[in-house]
Amino acid sequence: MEEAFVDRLGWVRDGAALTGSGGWRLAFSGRDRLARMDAVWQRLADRDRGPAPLTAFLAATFDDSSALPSVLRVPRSVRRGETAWEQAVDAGLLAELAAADDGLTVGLAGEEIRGLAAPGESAGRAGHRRLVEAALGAIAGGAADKIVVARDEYVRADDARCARALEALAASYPQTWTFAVDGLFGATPELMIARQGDRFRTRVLAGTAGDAETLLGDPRRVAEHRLAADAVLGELAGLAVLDDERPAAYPLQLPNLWHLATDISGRVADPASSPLRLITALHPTPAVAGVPTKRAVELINEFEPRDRGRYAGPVGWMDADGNGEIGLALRCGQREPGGVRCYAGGGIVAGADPEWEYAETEVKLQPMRRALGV
Ligand SMILES: C=C(O[C@@H]1C=C(C(=O)O)C=C[C@H]1O)C(=O)O
Repeated sequence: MEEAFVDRLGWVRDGAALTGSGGWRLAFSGRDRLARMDAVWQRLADRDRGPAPLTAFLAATFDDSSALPSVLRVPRSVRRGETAWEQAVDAGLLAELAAADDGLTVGLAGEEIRGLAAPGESAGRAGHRRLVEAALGAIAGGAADKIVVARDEYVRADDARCARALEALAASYPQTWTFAVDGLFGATPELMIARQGDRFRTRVLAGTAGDAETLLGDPRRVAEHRLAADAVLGELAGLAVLDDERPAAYPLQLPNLWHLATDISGRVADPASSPLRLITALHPTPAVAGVPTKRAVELINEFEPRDRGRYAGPVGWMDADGNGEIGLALRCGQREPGGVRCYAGGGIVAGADPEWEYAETEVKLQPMRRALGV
């Protein structure tokens, strides 16, 4: 039988692909989902006796409060370029882990997945304006300095169209990371963590414009970016030794827009930790939540009419040797019954223009719309 699109596992960068099929699906919901997923992953990775380090894919929700689960998928078959291998996890260990965690459900790939549609209304043009105005009001009232607000758009599509869209994204955006995990797919320019042994790098994006001059010449965008980059540098302080304590921001060009970017690299303090350890510390970043982060998340949950699900959450792969690449799920959509729910947002700071912010979400939705043929 043809594999359902929700079961597809893929991570593609510059034509180099890691794919997986079959295997196990571990679905986490509730509090501390990332830390609990990390703890479970450490147990699975410890037991690994396979021909290659046990490799898994993950897609986690933006927030603990999401109605959607955060998913760790351990495929039975894995392929990296020309190398392919089979892997297995101990059924007894899985049963033990599931029994110890009420918020963990263990299943097999190919089983019917229920509850993928997140409840809530979509914010169209008028709705997005209201969202931006609500964020501006909260900022004016001193509740936060920056709040990232997002909207969604449902596009009708079947599995075959989603599969074609995934190929189109990988071909059209080679400088991004194209992913598919548990029906979440897209091409993100933002990398939360790439780890190889004890070395890691991360790319912070915040600040968007149609050209580099506008981006670099606008103190508001530059300040918004600084807030995001500084927060990541602060979180990394106790967890890593950085190559450069104050890396400079630069304008990064994508086919449809420009972002301000800061690349950070270094060595992790604890090489035995998994890539998820850093993600648990870093997520959510001000680039997708706001500043101060905790308050911004509360305001997002209050203002946005729809659950973000895995949009703006960590997505990627990792292996038992501590290697991995985990991006932020942006420029993406979630497979739902009959279609795909696409998402886009932007950071709001004092002085933001609601019409401009709406236009920014239109540009950010473009890659998914084009790939899906609308
Ligand atoms: C929130 C999104 O993008 C994020 C917000 C940005 C901004 O506000 O300028 C830029 C890049 C991303 O960190 C999105 O693509 O939906």
